[in-house]
Amino acid sequence: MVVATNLGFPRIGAQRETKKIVESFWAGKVNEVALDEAAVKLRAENWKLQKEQGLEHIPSGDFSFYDHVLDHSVMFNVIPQRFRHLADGHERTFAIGRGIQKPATETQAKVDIEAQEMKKWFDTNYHYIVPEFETNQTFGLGSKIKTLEEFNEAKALGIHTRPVVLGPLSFLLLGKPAKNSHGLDLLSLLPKVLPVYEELFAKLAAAGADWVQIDEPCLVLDLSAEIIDQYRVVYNRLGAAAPSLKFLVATYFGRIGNNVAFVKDTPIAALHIDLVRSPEQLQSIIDNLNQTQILSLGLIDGRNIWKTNLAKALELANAAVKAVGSNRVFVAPSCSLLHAPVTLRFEKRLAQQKPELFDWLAYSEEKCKEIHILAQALNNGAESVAAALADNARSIEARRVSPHTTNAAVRQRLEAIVPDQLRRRNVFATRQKTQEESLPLPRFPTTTIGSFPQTKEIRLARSKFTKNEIDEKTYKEFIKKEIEFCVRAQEKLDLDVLVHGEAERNDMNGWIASYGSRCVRPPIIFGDVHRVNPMTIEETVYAQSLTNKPMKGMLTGPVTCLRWSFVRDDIPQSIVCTQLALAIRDEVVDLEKANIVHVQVDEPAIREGLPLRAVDYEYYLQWAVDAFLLSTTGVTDKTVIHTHMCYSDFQDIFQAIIRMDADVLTIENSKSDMKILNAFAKHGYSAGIGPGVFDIHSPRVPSTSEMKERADAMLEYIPARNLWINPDCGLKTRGWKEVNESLENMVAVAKALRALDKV
Ligand code: MET
Ligand SMILES: [Zn+2]
Repeated sequence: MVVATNLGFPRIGAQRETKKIVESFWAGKVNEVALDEAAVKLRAENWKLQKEQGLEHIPSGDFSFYDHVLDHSVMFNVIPQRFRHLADGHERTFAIGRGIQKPATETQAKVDIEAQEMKKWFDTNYHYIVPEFETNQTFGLGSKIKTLEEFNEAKALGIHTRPVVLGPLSFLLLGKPAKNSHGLDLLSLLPKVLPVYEELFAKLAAAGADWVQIDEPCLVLDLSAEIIDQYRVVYNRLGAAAPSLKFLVATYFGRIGNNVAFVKDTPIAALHIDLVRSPEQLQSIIDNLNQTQILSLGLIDGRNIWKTNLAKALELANAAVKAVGSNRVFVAPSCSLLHAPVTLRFEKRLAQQKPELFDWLAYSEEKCKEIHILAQALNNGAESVAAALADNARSIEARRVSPHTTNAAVRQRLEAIVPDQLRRRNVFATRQKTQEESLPLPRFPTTTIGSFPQTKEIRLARSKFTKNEIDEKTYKEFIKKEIEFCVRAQEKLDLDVLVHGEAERNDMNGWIASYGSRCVRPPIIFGDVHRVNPMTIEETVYAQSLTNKPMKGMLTGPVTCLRWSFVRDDIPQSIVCTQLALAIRDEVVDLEKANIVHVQVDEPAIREGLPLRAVDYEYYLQWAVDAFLLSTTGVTDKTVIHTHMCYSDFQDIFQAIIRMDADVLTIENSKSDMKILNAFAKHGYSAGIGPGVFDIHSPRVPSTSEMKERADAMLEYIPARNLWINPDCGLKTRGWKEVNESLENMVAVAKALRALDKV
């Protein structure tokens, strides 16, 4: 019989319960007991819900207050040295994720520890906490074995679950050597970490687990033969140590390719593959399994919100069943549903206002149901779920033929794009001279990345406006006041290039996890994109009217709009991206016309969109950079185009960044070492650059001397004329107090540099 399974359920809660309780805990309003109670309740609801939708293998251990990789590190006692003196518990885990700063008290010295690094989880917009390993790293299970506890918790509710753990190779490969352990070969830690996995598996088996899901997403990356060999050795060893357990090794986000070769020679009982990203891999995977191994088919898109075309999914699943038999097939989402919103049940407004779109959607709860329907169809014949299949076919067809997804004018404009629309009029060196003459700035100009604190008041006003509790005029007046407040604050801080603060910026639709307790609501792109009205001109012009300092217009770039939306899956992403680029181009040109001299087009997501396999880079970078150029090159030499990127390994995309031809690039840098700047210099990056001098994910206030040290180090690689001073990223998630203090210290750095520069 085909088994209906899931790889992971969103942990934020349908009403963002997790975020709310975690933030109350941080604010000191609730204690650890309340925090744990809330989690117990939510986990129970999630398990029940999955069971009710008809799933048989339900994951446990997929919950997290902050990040599952961080939890895994903590469970294996991988605690960076600087946190080891803190007492074991939630507070320490949060401290590792977000840094910790406490003033001295009479009895205690002050605490000031930097957070561990955060990185994008493969090519998603989820961020994980990068494990730090030391040369003499030890591993061990602590007093709290999260995976085991959650398995037992479900068991007590009468729900038999499949515990999920991050696999040993991915755990190590996703980590990095700690500062004191440069050059550490991460895989050399395998002999030390494996006994702990064995211990964990023995405990799970003793508690009654039969299946264990071991996530090895690194298997979809380019891996050396040596690493693949390690996979073989490791899984043979783990299998031998836990003979009563059945391992489901889960891969997702791409194709396994040749990396699959080792699987058949191991006791791995089931292999999960992503058939949404790579449906073409099915046959080669079948050919590479041994006679008993089960194939878990990732047929339901775990990263998007569209209903699955069940007829098409059934075709693939039937092919698998035909090839290996129904006893060797599972049906599953492509990856954990962590990346999809929770349920459509509460999308009342969307259902009312956009019933057509609503009919095309499936969030996590609905996706679980789809998995069940597929399993039923495979086990009992399509007739057994005829009504559900017919209903699905009707939605799919309605979407396919909807007149609201195509716009002829947009399509024509796309056809008519010419190469001149992809380049500035002159090269950077020429533009830089023009820009310095027409609008001189002090040396080491200071700026911010765009957003300022999104206060309670701002969120309240926005929510009232969306609920029609206040009218547009009142809302706009409110935003204007916020802009004014923000401009005054920046003037007081004596920043050089100001921003309006992005108070009006909002997110839409279903919530998903971004990092820590932070959730985002990506917009849904369901049809051809065009600019209906100017988007930011009014706010930007108003902000400029308040000050004599230059105001920087602020836009999200085409690739980032694409990456941070739930995108239609019926036309290629490159086309959606070009449509977005044209709309942004119009806005950039209009900002210039309105005398806005600095325009920032953010592309924080360009790197995260990089395909996971090197052979696919070139094609992606071609259309992605072209889209950025299309959006930014409609202006004259005088206009300073900024772009911003964060959370990235830029190593792989230097050439692309150079080709983007921005006048100023601000990048996240404060937590990376200066190697990255060295590389920028080496690759011949010659335009303006502002490597962030402080981390904005942490509430701690950096000192001037700490930031000055960073800036000094930067000047080893970057000519003084090109260096900008700014934070790592926007300040939206921070409070005003820390922002004012941090920026004051930051501006002092620029002033100190200027003073030295004169002598
Ligand atoms: C994640 S990058 C965000 C850039 C945006 N302009 C901001 O300041 O928030
Ligand atoms: Zn950023």
